Amino acid sequence: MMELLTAAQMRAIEHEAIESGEVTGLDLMERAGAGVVAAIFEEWPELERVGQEGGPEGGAAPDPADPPRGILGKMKVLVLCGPGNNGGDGFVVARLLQARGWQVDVFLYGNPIDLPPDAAENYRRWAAVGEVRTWNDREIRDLYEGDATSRFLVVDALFGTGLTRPMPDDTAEMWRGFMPSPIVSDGRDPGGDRFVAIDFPSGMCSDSGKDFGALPAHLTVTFHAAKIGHYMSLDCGSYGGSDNCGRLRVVDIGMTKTAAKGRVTLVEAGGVLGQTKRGGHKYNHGHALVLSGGHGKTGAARLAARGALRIGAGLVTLGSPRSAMFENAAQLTAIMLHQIDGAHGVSELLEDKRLNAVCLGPGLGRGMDTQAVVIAALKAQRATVLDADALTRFERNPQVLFDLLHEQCVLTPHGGEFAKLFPDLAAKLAQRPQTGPAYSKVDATREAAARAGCVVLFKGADTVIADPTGRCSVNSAQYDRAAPWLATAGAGDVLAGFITGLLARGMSPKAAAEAGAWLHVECAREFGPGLISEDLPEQLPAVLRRLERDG
Ligand SMILES: NC(=O)C1=CN([C@@H]2O[C@H](COP(=O)(O)OP(=O)(O)OC[C@H]3O[C@@H](n4cnc5c(N)ncnc54)[C@H](OP(=O)(O)O)[C@@H]3O)[C@@H](O)[C@H]2O)[C@@H](O)CC1
Ligand SMILES: [K+]
Repeated sequence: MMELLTAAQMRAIEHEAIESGEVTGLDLMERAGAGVVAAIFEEWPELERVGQEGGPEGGAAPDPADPPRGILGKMKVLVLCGPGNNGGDGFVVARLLQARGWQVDVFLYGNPIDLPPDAAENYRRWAAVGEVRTWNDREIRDLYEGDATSRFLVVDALFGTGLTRPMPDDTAEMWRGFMPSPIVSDGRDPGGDRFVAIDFPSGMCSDSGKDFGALPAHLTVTFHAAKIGHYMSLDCGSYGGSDNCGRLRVVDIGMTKTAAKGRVTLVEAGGVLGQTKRGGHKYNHGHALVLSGGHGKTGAARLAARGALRIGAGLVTLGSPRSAMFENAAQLTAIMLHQIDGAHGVSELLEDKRLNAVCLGPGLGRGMDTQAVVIAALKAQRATVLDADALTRFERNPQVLFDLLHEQCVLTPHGGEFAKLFPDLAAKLAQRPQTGPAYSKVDATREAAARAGCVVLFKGADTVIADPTGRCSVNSAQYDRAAPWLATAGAGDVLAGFITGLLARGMSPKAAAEAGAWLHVECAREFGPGLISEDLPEQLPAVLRRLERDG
């Protein structure tokens, strides 16, 4: 299970590892720097030839008469070291690359005598073999922009987990020079300069992913475990996001400890295994009820119902108002149809205890009835997924909803719906931060779950799932799991159906939310570009088969 850490947790783990004698701080820094160098060559194997005999000349002075050779031209390294241990990692990288024959320029932001001990030692080790240039952002810009014949490998070792405030003014000139460099969405830029961020792109908050003036990187190399900020995306009015990191690599630096408390985990395949049916009657796999909207507004509920059935609920019933019975009947086969009119009808039907999971919201409408229907369903104390209209209908009086929610419920808001139920938390999340660590989507979702008294799944490319006790996970559709095709009408309805189906099958609300969200992304990736919501449930058989095979 992969953990996502805060800066404080990372520091505590490091402290414990050093105190226990497992490792020294200097060892960690050396491994971190070596890990960055190894990651650079794994990412861009063609760079291995730089500085080596017969390869492009890392150390040669640029000759304007001599055009760039091949794809690399002449390659130079620019290492930007900051005043803390992130800068210390930068000195290690500079030393290791120079030892491979690269031409390396190092600038230090700050005073060498103020460096923390391990960074100071690595400053000395570098200073014994190379020059440390005094910080001057204009000079860095000139050095970078003034050399048209070389390609640069820029190593950003200015600030990592210790960033506490917006980027200083005297980095701005340099930033402006770098910014036009193409940062392509998958992080690869084989033809041009490469930007590598040590631990974090400087200016990015490690706890929230928010932007204090970050310089985007093609490759970000972090240590021991990813941090929460690496997985927070640009959604929900927050600033910054994982897009700044390019590709993310996590390097093992030999520490064995994990966060003691307040852990956030990344949802992974391991937590989803065992979802396929293992014998039993259809009644052993639960019976989900999905409520449909009225005439002309029935598609969303059918998408959810289809999702619930495909994910393995034994039976699925669509509860439809009279006005939509024909419309629904014309498009359903395996899914059963039952006429339900209003809150009274919901209460009556839920007297049947075999209906063990309910989904309300997709297409339910914002009419007078919706609140009463939701209240009736919640009073029946079933595992319940509330989405879309079932959430936004309580915009004016969320406390009415919170008072009725129970621990078997899952709320699945996207950013807009979240803001309607939790306006104060959404406002806090949207603020441009002035100090770090900044308030994150993880913080907001945890607070929301505590307030609601149930699981909250806050959607996005960085879906955050929290329960009222603070247990929290992130389902990421970023980096290698990017699924931009999921931004399509009705995808959220299918997700609500997936979670409802898993609840019907007896999973706990948090586990159902995590597995549903993970499978949802996998289905999108299985189908690929051109995806529409109807396709999502149809990918489940292939995804589940793959899980069985690889699990
Ligand atoms: N933990 C581990 O296990 C390992 C950690 N390792 C590495 O250490 C890094 C963390 O090191 P770190 O704690 O020294 O913090 P770092 O990011 O270097 O910055 C702190 C300095 O920056 C300053 N400063 C902050 N913001 C500023 C601003 N906007 N503008 C100007 N100044 C600002 C701040 O000043 P202060 O806030 O104290 O006034 C302080 O001087 C981590 O990211 C990783 O790379 C690895 O070696 C492997 C093991
Ligand atoms: K950095």
